[in-house]
Amino acid sequence: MWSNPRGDFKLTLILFFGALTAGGVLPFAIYRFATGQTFVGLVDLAIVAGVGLGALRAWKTGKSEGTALMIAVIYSIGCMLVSRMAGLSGVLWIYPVLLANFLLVRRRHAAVLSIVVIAFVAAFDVALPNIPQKAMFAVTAVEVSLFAYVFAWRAETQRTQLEAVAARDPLTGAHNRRNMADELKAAMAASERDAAPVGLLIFDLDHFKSINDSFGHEAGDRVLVEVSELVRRCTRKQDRFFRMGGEEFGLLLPGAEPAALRRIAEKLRTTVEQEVRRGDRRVTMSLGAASYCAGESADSWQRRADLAMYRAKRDGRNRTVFDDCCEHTAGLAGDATPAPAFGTATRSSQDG
Ligand SMILES: Nc1nc2c(ncn2[C@@H]2O[C@H](COP(=O)(O)OP(=O)(O)OP(=O)(O)O)[C@@H](O)[C@H]2O)c(=O)[nH]1
Repeated sequence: MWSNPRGDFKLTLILFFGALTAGGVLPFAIYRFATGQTFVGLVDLAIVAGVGLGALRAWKTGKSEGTALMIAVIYSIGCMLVSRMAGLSGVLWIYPVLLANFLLVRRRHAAVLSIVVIAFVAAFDVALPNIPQKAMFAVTAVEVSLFAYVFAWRAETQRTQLEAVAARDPLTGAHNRRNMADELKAAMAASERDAAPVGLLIFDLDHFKSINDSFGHEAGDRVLVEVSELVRRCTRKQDRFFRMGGEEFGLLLPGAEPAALRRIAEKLRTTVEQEVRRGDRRVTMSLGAASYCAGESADSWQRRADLAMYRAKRDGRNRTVFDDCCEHTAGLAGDATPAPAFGTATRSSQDG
């Protein structure tokens, strides 16, 4: 019930409210016409038509946020008019509308709509002729709005927390692989827009299996955590750190031109080598570095960094290999052609 083929929960809600409004308000419109309350009947019909057309628009265009706001405004205006014209039976519609608004739109928009609706009905409604009745209505309607506000706030907080948990690796706190493709694409778009460089490092701890085998899995976990803390210490806020799986990590560095990328890679390599130990063994890692070349695909960029890292492993580990094969890869955007073979265009460095 709570999903649709596009996976847009707001769209599902809009369709649900479209059906609910047709089923719940249309019979009242017919009743109003049958009992001679033509104007109220027309308002009811306008609400059904407005919400129905909104649902259709959201379905066709996918613009669910704007449509949800439009529907909340239609509901709010509609219930103010109906309460004004239909007396107490109209006032009863205010309560479901207050709740619906908090489901449909952002909390602050729904709160503003609640204030307008409650103030309008309490101030002008003929169905509430004396002050105690107006006060009773205002207090109960404000309470309903407050409860709805708290529920909406809790749902939003939980969603944000879930999204944060889903995007992170629980052991190291690094972003997880799922997040990486989106981040690479955003970084590529920003790089092309601002004509600014962006670099990618992929690195893998050396002989990590033997750390696990010699010191145990928990010690291995602590090494992963220590390395992650060092990486965070050595990088800037805008850099993005990913755990790609096992003992393999990625680091996206916006603004880092090739020389800086080299420097950062070497700084990370030497810092880990100097500061992370198990027993009398130094922990080392092999790094592949690649600057983004305008026009290439995310796959091609990542593959260059990956292959550079494997080259670093093959060449003896504890080193950085920098891939600067831009001229070969720029023409391969989006295709699956293998990355160029490493030759003179690929350099390796090892300080330690
Ligand atoms: N402690 C710990 N070990 C892990 C984790 N994820 C993967 N591993 C281990 O990491 C080891 C990786 O071994 P290999 O792929 O052979 O790599 P390596 O020993 O680092 O060798 P090279 O990469 O070739 O230098 C395996 O033993 C995995 O079980 C984890 O989250 N915690």
